[in-house]
Amino acid sequence: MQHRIVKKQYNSKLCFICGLKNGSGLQASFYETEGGELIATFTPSDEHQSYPGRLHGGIASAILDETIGRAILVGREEEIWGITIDLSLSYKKPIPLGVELKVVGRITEENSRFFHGTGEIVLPGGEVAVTGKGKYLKAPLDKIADFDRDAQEWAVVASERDPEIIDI
Ligand SMILES: CCCCC/C=C\C/C=C\C/C=C\C/C=C\CCCC(=O)SCCNC(=O)CCNC(=O)[C@H](O)C(C)(C)COP(=O)(O)OP(=O)(O)OC[C@H]1O[C@@H](n2cnc3c(N)ncnc32)[C@H](O)[C@@H]1OP(=O)(O)O
Repeated sequence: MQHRIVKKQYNSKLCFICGLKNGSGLQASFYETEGGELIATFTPSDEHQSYPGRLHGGIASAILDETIGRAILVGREEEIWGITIDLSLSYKKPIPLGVELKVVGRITEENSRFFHGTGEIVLPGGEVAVTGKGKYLKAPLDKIADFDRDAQEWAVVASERDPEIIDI
């Protein structure tokens, strides 16, 4: 299925998932789709392995967590920040290293205090490797941490590799 990209989301400096200056992290990109979902792209490297050649399950969990947590921002002008309070996963296929993976997330339920969402990590051939669902408490950013947007380099960083369409 083809997903038309309508917006790229922000990256940060040091977040393990989206920090562009975290050399140990995934340096993932996040793209909002016309259909109201969020797609992350990343390429895991040898540092992210569990058994040789296979992505660590905790790292698969982390990318799914952030993709679902960021899906609340899709198509909105206002910022809503989520704190993960419940996350469960089902690991269906091993995930290889050194190839680009796609993670899809969407919001399934929302009220004034919480949101729920689901997501999946998709292998290059289209098979679903991991599925997840999470519950998040909404919180203002200044209640979560002391964020200085400039110091955290919180910005949309355009790349010539940004896609107009993602085929999954
Ligand atoms: C602008 C610059 C930004 C720079 C950013 C840089 C990097 C960031 C990158 C990306 C960010 C973008 C989006 C990312 C989104 C998500 C990604 C990952 C997020 C995380 O990586 S985040 C870390 C892991 N996460 C925690 O570190 C939480 C630890 N925890 C706590 O901090 C407390 O637990 C707290 C504060 C959550 C609540 O505590 P509290 O005392 O305020 O309130 P209380 O306990 O009363 O719970 C209130 C209501 O939540 C219900 N509730 C609580 N826990 C529950 C559970 N486990 N399951 C089901 N329901 C639960 C209760 O049942 C009650 O509900 P009710 O009132 O209806 O009964």
